[in-house]
Amino acid sequence: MKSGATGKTGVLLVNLGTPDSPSVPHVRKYLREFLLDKRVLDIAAPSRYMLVNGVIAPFRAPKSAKIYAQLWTERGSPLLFHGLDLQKLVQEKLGKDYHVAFGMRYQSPSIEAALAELQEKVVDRIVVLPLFPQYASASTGSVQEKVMELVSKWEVIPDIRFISTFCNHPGFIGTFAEIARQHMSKRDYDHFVFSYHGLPERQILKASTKGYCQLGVCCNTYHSRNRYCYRAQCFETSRQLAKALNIPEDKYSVTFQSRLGKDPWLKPYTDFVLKDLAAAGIKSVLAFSPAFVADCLETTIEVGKEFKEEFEEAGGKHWQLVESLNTHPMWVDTVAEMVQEA
Ligand SMILES: C=CC1=C(C)c2cc3[nH]c(cc4nc(cc5[nH]c(cc1n2)c(C)c5CCC(=O)O)C(CCC(=O)O)=C4C)c(C)c3C=C
Ligand SMILES: [Fe+2]
Ligand SMILES: [Fe+2]
Repeated sequence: MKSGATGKTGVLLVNLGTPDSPSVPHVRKYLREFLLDKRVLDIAAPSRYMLVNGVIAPFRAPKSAKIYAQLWTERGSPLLFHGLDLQKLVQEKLGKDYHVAFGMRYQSPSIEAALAELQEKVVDRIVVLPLFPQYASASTGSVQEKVMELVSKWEVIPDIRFISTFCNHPGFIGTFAEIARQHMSKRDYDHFVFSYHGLPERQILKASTKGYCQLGVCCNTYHSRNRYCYRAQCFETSRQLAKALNIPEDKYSVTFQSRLGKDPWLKPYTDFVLKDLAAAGIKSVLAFSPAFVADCLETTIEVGKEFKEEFEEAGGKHWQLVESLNTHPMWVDTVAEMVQEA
């Protein structure tokens, strides 16, 4: 940020959040906080409370806890330890003119604690980087709202710069491509799947600038009018990854996973597409999860394990997840660069 100020720059890296442990009470607490966010479950407040307290907390939490138990490591949840490792490495890269803090939108460490750490270090400007490559109100928007709510109570409000999207940042694309190349050098793949976290379709329409995005061809190119359209950003990331890896258009699919509830979510759904691919004789798939920059439940378990099992049951032979960016040196450099450029 070129503000002419001379003090330290605070950097706030934020990810979504994860339970404190895979126990049912901790998973329930996490899901309640997450899904009671009006940007995530964007339905009328009484219905949201009824759904979360009456259905999700009692029924989904025990099922999710079993899945979290498969994900858990000696260092805890990957989303958390990769975030803390990234914080340390970006701090080393940026040096003493910066103070890098890490927070989670839900559960711990909180954004509040991370901001208090920056306040304590007397930073005179803050760069906020929500670790979501594609802007969505439910992820980046929610982080931004929380930061603004907390900072609005400070006596001195520093310069704040939000990095809202980096869906086609060359370093982001380049690091994913680099990790994918290691798999591609070992074998040939018949097809490539870019599977993104889904969103209810109504959230795309609500975020549409003057009705521009209508879930159609509007998202097929990426420009100023659809800069914050999650669907257009997912297509843009996929196009850039395909370009970097020389994947022809007919050899890749863009799909959406993790739908919740009965409302229509972004299509096509990954679990449907992988069955269609197997039925069409596709034997080997390299699967990317480019809505995330750290491995988590959605990448390791859903894409890396569950989709693999489903693909193989449907007749496919080889399904390989491209691991996330985590603390890849190119990614650490990219984060530092994005902060310096902000
Ligand atoms: C890419 C960013 C994310 C968006 C956008 C997003 C929207 C969104 N998510 C749910 C419901 C669930 N998501 C869950 C896990 C989860 N979601 C994200 C990111 C985004 N979510 C991450 C990084 C994770 C994994 C966290 C981890 O601990 O590893 C879950 C919990 C898992 C489960 O029970 O299946 C739910 C539920 C909604 C409803 C939504 C937007 C409308
Ligand atoms: Fe999610
Ligand atoms: Fe769009």
